[in-house]
Amino acid sequence: MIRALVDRLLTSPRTPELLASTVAINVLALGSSLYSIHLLNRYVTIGLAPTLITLTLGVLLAIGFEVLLRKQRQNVLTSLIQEADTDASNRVFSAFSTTRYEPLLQIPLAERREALGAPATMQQLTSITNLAAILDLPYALMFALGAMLLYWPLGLFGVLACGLALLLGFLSEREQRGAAEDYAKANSRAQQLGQFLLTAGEAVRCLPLIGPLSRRWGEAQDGSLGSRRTSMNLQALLQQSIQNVGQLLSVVVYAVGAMAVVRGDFTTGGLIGANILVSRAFAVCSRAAYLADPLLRAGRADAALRKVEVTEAASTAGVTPARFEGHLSVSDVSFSYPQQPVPLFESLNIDLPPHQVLVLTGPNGSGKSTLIKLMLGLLSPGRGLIRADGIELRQISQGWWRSQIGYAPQDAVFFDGTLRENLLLDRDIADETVLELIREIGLESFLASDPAGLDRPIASHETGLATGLRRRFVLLRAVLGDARVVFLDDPTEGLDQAGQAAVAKLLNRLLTEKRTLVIASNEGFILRAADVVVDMSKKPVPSVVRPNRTPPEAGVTP
Ligand SMILES: Nc1ncnc2c1ncn2[C@@H]1O[C@H](COP(=O)(O)OP(=O)(O)OP(=O)(O)O)[C@@H](O)[C@H]1O
Repeated sequence: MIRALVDRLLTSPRTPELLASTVAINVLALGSSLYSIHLLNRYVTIGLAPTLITLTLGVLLAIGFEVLLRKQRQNVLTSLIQEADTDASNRVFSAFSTTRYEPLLQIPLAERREALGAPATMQQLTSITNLAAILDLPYALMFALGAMLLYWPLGLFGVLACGLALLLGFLSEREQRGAAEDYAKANSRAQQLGQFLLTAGEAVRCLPLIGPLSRRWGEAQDGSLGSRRTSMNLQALLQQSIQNVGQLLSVVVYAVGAMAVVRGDFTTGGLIGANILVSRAFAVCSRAAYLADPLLRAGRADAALRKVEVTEAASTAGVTPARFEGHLSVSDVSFSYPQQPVPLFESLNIDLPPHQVLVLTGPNGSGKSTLIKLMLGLLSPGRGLIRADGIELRQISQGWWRSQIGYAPQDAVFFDGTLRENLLLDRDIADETVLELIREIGLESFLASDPAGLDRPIASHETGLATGLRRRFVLLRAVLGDARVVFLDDPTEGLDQAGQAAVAKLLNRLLTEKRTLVIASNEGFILRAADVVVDMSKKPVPSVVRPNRTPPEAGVTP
């Protein structure tokens, strides 16, 4: 992100304008020191009034131009910052929506949160003041050189003080590293608990949760606030040290300069002018030294984001078959989650020809959802291959595969938007088709309960929408469109009789439409519709049977 901003700064068509205004601003800043030198050196020979009028007009003109140029530089920087902000936010969205899921899960949650917050972190670094401080930094040398030309020891003190300020900034950054790491971890825990308090309000109030929750909350807050405090103390120390160096610089400049004036080696005007120049140089350096903290945080966020992005290349490559019949096969597949001592299953072989129904059955935790995620390509098998129409899933383009599958996950998730947006996603489907399906699964009275109809808002954290309704809408979403393979994870979970009848209707529709179906369920009526049943309770090798399926024309009934 930082490199992208630097590249943008270097390659933007407005860069020459930016650099030219920076040069002019800093050259004009010399005006006040020239003013002091000339005023104090000339009024004796030329007279106070004419000197004062000429020089004051001159310096006011210089200040006026400087203000205009700063404003103009601010405009250029604002547009560059806006472009960099958009870049950063697009990168985050793309990293979290298109990277492969499994490697993403391997990245610790705290780091994923840092990557997600990268645009905000970057914004703290790329304020106009901070960028101006970076642009002005080389001119600190110009100010110090100016002072050197007046009386070299004073310029040298300026250079040394600048170096010291930058060194203090560098040392502070190194000290901050540990605190920043602790903060990221503790802050992630605090955010997670905050999320729980936000979304589990009912459980928090009705279960005896307050004790364990408040203990964890206290620990997380202590950790997060404590490491933030450490970091703020370090920043305060840096600020104090820089102030002290500044005071010392002023004393040394006046002491050495005054001695030179007394000896007749230097003028009073020159001394005041040199002091202004040295102070300017030091001010520029100290502003740059304060960038240590935002630079460190932006660097960490950038590194975390790049870690997430690394997996992206693999997901965008891959073949896009011209046709897809809907044939799935699982060959000698084994899988275990990291840190799991024994495989969840192994040596699994399934052949699912197009238009057939595979039902995964077994008790809770037996691996039904996991096998679905493997067949979706979200997880990769430890051993063996999963193929779609004979092509290994890992070789297929993720984008293409996404367009071929429908998926109703076990968690009925929605995003903040209208019901229509949540059902249609980015597919072009006519309202009539949606309404027909809504009627088919008995949701028309729910739809009619709000005059907004399909445009009724539905929130990601919606608790007002009954569980059974949420599930039915999620199933509807998976079925809409023309996905060749539809995956339904526990489609009847939380459904009443009417809901089960709705699922049966949807299944009948899918069978008639000749889609390939993969369903995780222990429901009898769904098992009766299966061409292939995989019993995940058999360990370590699940049993695969081809039962005598109820003929499709007989339909699926609960
Ligand atoms: N991301 C994960 N990391 C580690 N272990 C996991 C992960 N997801 C699931 N597991 C574990 O893998 C096992 C199988 O889980 P899975 O959700 O596939 O079972 P399931 O048969 O679908 O269960 P249910 O019927 O309750 O939905 C469980 O022991 C679960 O705790």
